[in-house]
Amino acid sequence: MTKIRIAIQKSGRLNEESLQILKDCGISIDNGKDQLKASSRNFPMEVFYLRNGDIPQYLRDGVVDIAIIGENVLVEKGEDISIAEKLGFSKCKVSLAVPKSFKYKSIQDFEGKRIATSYPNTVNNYLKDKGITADLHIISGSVEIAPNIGLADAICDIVSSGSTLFKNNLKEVEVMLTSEAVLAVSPKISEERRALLEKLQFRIQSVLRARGSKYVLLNAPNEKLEEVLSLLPGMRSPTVLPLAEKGWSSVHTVINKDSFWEVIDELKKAGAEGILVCPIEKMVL
Ligand SMILES: Nc1ncnc2c1ncn2[C@@H]1O[C@H](COP(=O)(O)OP(=O)(O)OP(=O)(O)O)[C@@H](O)[C@H]1O
Ligand SMILES: O=P(O)(O)OC[C@H]1O[C@H](OP(=O)(O)OP(=O)(O)O)[C@H](O)[C@@H]1O
Ligand SMILES: [Mg+2]
Repeated sequence: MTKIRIAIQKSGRLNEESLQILKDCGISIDNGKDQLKASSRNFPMEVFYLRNGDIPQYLRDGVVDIAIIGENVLVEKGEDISIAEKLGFSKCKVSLAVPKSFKYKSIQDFEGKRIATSYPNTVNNYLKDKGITADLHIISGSVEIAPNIGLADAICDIVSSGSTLFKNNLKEVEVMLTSEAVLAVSPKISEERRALLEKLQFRIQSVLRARGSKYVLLNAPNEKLEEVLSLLPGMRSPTVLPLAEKGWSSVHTVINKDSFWEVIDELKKAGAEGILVCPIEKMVL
């Protein structure tokens, strides 16, 4: 039987959530410790545990068909690899930062400076585009320490909360790109495996949609129903059912996770009571 081959980060920030999203898609993976390759019991899939930084090359060569990888790594490696889905986790930026005491005015301030980074191509392309030449020091980790030990004048690295910059007395001055985990596809994927990819994508989309939504149930007196309903979106339109108690209705709907606190405040003001908010497991359109 043909199986789709997926690369996942062996260990690091992407590993856990990558496995979780497959699990939420109903794909069980037999996971032996220190195993570099595993199979799914209930989906035609083989999982390869690899270094994030090596994955673009495996995709290019067609050694794996798809991968869950940081978008920033695809940009850095400059491979012509398409993205099938953005996965909504491991969101970060790749930024240039300088010591807090540096009076930064513009990108011109990087001319002739020493920049420490693990993302040389991203920095080079960004600076080249602006006509700036800098001296890059390529290091593979703990980049933020470089200015403090006299190795560089500035750095380019991943920024998320900004706390690593803060702790190292640095400030972010240019955001070169924003990134998140993505499902990337090998240019060499076969037709047969593409069909499996489509099946997987359908499941991922249902999971991501569900993660972004809440199921809301509430009670409202009938005379307030119109106002309550005007506040609700719903997948098509809200469901309204009569309660056993005369003059009252139960309303069921789906609300976007990001706006639901505001909507709930409005609903309460409009006369809604007994509001229940529940997670949704899958959402198929
Ligand atoms: N602080 C962060 N917040 C959010 N996402 C991050 C953060 N740091 C890294 N990432 C994202 O997670 C990916 C993996 O980061 P991690 O530090 O685990 O591994 P890596 O050193 O890039 O890769 P590997 O060692 O596997 O080659 C990064 O490429 C980036 O997309
Ligand atoms: O803005 P923050 O929330 O502080 O996150 C940014 C830090 O996170 C990453 O490091 P990580 O912890 O992955 O360590 P690493 O350098 O060993 O990869 C990245 O390289 C930054 O140093
Ligand atoms: Mg890291």
